[in-house]
Amino acid sequence: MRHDAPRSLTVLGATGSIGASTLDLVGRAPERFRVEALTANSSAEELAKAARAVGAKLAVVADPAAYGALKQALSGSGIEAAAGAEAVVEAAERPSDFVMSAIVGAAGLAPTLTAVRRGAVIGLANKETLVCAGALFKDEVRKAGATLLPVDSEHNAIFQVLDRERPEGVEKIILTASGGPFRSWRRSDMAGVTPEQAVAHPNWSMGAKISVDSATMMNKGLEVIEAAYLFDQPREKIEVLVHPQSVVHSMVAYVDGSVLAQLGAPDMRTPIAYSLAWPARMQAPVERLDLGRIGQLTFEAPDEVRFPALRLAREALATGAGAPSVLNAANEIAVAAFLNRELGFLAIAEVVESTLERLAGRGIPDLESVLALDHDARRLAQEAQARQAVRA
Ligand SMILES: NC(=O)C1=CN([C@@H]2O[C@H](COP(=O)(O)OP(=O)(O)OC[C@H]3O[C@@H](n4cnc5c(N)ncnc54)[C@H](OP(=O)(O)O)[C@@H]3O)[C@@H](O)[C@H]2O)C=CC1
Ligand SMILES: CC(=O)[C@@H](O)[C@H](O)COP(=O)(O)O
Ligand SMILES: [Mn+2]
Repeated sequence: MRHDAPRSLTVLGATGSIGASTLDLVGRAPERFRVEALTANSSAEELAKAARAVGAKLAVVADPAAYGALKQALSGSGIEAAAGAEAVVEAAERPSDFVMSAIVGAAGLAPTLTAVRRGAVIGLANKETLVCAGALFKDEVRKAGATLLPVDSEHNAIFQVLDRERPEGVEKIILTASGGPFRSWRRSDMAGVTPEQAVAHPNWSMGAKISVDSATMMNKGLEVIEAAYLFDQPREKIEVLVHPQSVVHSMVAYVDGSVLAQLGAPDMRTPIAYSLAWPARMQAPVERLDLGRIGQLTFEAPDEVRFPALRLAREALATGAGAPSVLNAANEIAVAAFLNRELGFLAIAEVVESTLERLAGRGIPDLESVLALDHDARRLAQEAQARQAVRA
């Protein structure tokens, strides 16, 4: 890829938190980017507004019911409109240098794979894709010669400080975790928390699903699995360390005792800018880190008794095969039910655990079996959630 020519770009999940931060950076450097396609689920007006603002060629909603609103909002703009899950995949298929994978959940798997298979540079925010398809996804990246750039803040930090040429020098990876809004709460006090309390992350402004995952610490569990696949590391070499300020985004410890870290203000525009400009750097309008003002950075061990989701994710990684896919699918169902006030906060991990008990042994020899397992895990998780609702 030439670095002086504008980079063509597709954003999957353009109306979300990562999508908006990506388009904010693109809008500030229009000479560097040309936007091919933007996609969303059903936020037609927001998508059309974003597409007009950056001059996208195509806008796609996954939900066919939103097509009329999209067409209307784009009228007179000359921007092509399309709808349906297949159309999102087709958007990912269209030639562009860089694809930001920022759909939430396993719904991002098919379009991200499509972009991988045409050898694009992928900015991977959508961690669920790696969790549910793991080694199979990495094989597709290798076969296609695609480039995977981690956008998730911890993995982006590790990518920036990891010596990938000399893996024998790496002792361990240290993933930092904020601990979420309930970091210092007693477990019994977490029983009655509301979705509003759970999405109120202390440091990051993010979509609802990942915010709940941070509150249960399932987010950190998903990130342990993500790190294992992204950086080809055994689970024993991936440590989690709670760091409530979210300034040290992660660290790599080397065999000579050196520890390298990447630091910055908690603003996703830094890792997004890193991926958009890679291997160069670009300006990001984020608050500059002032350690003198912050004064203290603190660290503590995670508590897997108060936050069992972290334990479940580690166990799923140890079990291997389809267990991480089951963990992810059940978690997506349970978090959606919690956000709909149909499930208690503590029951999220219980639904995941009971689904894992029933399905964790299943293998995923190919990508079709990932989709089948994801489907079955969602069905069992829904049943578990309904049982919980009756009990409550
Ligand atoms: N937000 C953050 O700071 C971080 C996010 N991530 C990861 O990035 C991903 C995106 O997170 P975030 O931006 O917070 O999420 P949001 O919920 O804010 O946005 C999700 C995006 O995906 C679209 N979408 C939702 N469901 C579907 C579907 N079935 N088919 C197609 N598109 C869909 C939404 O469209 P619509 O608006 O129409 O619903 C929206 O554009 C997640 O995997 C998350 O874990 C990782 C690190 C940090
Ligand atoms: C910004 C980002 O990468 C999130 O994944 C963030 O890390 C969530 O914070 P937690 O550390 O609370 O999970
Ligand atoms: Mn993260």
